[in-house]
Amino acid sequence: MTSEEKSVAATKEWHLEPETEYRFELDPGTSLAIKLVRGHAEVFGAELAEGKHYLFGSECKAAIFTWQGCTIEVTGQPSTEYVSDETPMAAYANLHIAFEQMRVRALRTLHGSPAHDDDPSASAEPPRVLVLGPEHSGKTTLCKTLVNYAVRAGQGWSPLLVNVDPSEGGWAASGAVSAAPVYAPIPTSSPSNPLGSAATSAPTALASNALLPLVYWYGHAETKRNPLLMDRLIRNLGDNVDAKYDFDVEGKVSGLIVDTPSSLGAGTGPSDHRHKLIKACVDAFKINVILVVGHEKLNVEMQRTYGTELTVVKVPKSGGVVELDHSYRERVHNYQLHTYMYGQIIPPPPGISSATLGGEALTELALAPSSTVIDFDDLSIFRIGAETMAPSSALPIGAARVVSEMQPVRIDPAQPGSGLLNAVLGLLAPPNPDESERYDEEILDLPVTGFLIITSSSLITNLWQASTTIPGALLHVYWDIIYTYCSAFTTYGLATFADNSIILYKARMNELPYNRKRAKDGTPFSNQGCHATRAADLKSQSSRSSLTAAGDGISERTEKGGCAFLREPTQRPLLQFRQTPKVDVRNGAAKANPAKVESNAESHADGAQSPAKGSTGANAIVNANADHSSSPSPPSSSTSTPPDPSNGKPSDGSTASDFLSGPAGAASFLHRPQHPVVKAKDFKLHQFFSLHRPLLLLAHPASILEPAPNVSFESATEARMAEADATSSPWLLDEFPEATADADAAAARQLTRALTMSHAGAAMAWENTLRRLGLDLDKDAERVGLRQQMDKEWQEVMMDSVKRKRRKKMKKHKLKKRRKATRATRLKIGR
Ligand SMILES: Nc1ncnc2c1ncn2[C@@H]1O[C@H](COP(=O)(O)OP(=O)(O)OP(=O)(O)O)[C@@H](O)[C@H]1O
Repeated sequence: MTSEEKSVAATKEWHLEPETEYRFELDPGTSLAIKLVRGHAEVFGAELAEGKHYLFGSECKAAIFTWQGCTIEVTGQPSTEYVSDETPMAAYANLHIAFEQMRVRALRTLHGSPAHDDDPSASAEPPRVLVLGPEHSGKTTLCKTLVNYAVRAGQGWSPLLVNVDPSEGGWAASGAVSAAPVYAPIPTSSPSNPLGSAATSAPTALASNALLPLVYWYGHAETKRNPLLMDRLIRNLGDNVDAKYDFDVEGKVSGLIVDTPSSLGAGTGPSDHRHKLIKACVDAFKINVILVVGHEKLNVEMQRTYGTELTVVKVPKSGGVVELDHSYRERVHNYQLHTYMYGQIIPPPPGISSATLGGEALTELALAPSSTVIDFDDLSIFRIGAETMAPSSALPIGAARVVSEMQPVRIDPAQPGSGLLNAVLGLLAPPNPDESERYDEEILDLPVTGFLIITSSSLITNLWQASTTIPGALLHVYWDIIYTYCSAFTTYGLATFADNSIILYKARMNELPYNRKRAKDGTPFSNQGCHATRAADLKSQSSRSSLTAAGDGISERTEKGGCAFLREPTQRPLLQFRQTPKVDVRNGAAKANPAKVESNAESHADGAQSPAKGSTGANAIVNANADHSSSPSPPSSSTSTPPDPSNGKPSDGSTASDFLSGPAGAASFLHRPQHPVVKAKDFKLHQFFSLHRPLLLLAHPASILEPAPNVSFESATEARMAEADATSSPWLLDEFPEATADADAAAARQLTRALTMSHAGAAMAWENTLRRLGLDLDKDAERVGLRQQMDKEWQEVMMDSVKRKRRKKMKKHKLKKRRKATRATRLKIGR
């Protein structure tokens, strides 16, 4: 096989009979492109467009189903591929039709126009469906298919998809439970985002990638870790759904579908926590249909428990559902987190140049983290309950827990063993600004606005232990902000950070892949490396908007009520914690502006000579870099350039924490420079005003300045002569301009004219400005008076000038006359 042939992946055509499906599974690191050549086909309810290459990757396992038959072209090497004619799709379609009838009936009732053939005894409730089943039964696939069919129906439905399976994470990170209204079919391309993407994490070409979910942070992958908390979060979601429906009655008729974890579908005995959680779901979402996927016993159990009050339906399990092992699930969690932080790039198989990810252009899918700095003091980190908690039944008789499952326990990040390394933190919405409305466990009821991942191990262990002696120890974490609010969820909004604090609580996740992977060239695949690579990738792409909060991330959000999040959906800031006091707002600008950095570096040199001065604020980052770059053994240029938080990307892939990553960095950190002193030449404010605003009109300009020294012309000239003598420079005497009365008069005239023009020109410019602003100058009595006075002065000046000219002419005339008379006298005398 030639190299040319190798560079084109194998392509196969498959002819699918009606109601059959082509199933495939992918190995890690491989991708597959599928093109619909003829006919109609769909992936879990989302239709494929003819002639387009759809890309699948990240160990995706899926099926292309056709109702009427089709031909597909498959490029790439899946580990498993086959066609099956045994699918449960007919049953799924029947379910969809039943739900569609419920929606239509609910809509008719809402509009007060029931059809004449409607059964009056039939319920007019929209479908509110709970999907239960054991592990690997295809629950998520069924939910997705039903939602996709509903939005494909063309009736304008927007069913709510609720995900209470924390191991799946929905639209956020694993460990979250969430709900979002869906408006367009959810594509399938990888297990990283099985339910589509939140608007902040992906381009918004597809409505299913612009979802605005409401997210609560549970923090564990398994429901049995803290069932009480899970119960509470489910009820919180339910309350919000009710609130949404109160305001969106048309949306209510679309119904909702709840995807559940497998732990709710299989258990041991009635006292198990799963029953409580199923009850919590039924109550919270006012469920009227339970679908049990492929589990006879569970079906009977549900019939017995809920059969009298709601409909329980047994649904066949698809033979194509893949049994996923533990290591696969771990890898999927990592894919999800990585996709969440960096977006999704799936390289197409060789030979495929134009492919889409479920309909999105590939170039649009990269995200870039950037950095910001906040204080430790500005953060409150909480863990809910103790990290490891034995079941209550395992406690000695009469013993009670010291820490209850629902108790928020504050964590001191500076303590060794705080357990924050490789932890995913949920960044919560601000608490109630009204102090009197707050309660102890309020943070359990706050939704998530973003996520932080702490990834820097060496930094934490080295610097945290020494944090009592080293001021300003840095902790390096990844921070991510996403939209987590349903647009229609009016009960929550991004409110003001009341007291500059973010409330977080913590969950341990699997070790993240960042620390383990290595780049292709063998260098450690660190977080900074990811930055560099992605920043370079992004250079050619359309620029994304940036977060303005740099040094003042938290305070800006405080002032603007979280607008920073809303403005900058694709932001992936890299967060650095410090223990020093307040962040200097101007620091961000200093970092973004190389000139400023220079001046800071300069100032730092000054500061280094006077180490007694205090060092505060985020300037430490910039100065430390400047210091590092001027050290005797200069590091690579990347360490001397700070990240540019203003454009949402690091300037060259490095961040301020780079200098801390090695012993040399730690040393420069220990000798942190002093706060820079701003010099007079750094003040450029007056230039701004003089360039962009009309001149300031002052009656006595000199009065606001220092009084002029009372020096006469003679003494000034003497002083200059003396100075020239002292420096023995002959030029002063040689080129000293000859002072004549005429030259002085001409200079005075020019000066007067310039002053007049400036005065009048500025006044006119100012008046034009006021007019543009819509202020009627003629109505302002004071202004009219001033203007009249100005006109008078102007006339006087003009008059003055005319008088001077006339005087001059007269003088010339008299002089001429006198000369004439003198000449005539001389002639007479001569005769
Ligand atoms: N018909 C099919 N053909 C091929 N793969 C399928 C099919 N149906 C589902 N799968 C795949 O099988 C895997 C498991 O399916 P799914 O996630 O729907 O099951 P689940 O019951 O929700 O799993 P869990 O145990 O996590 O609750 C997924 O990767 C899905 O894409």
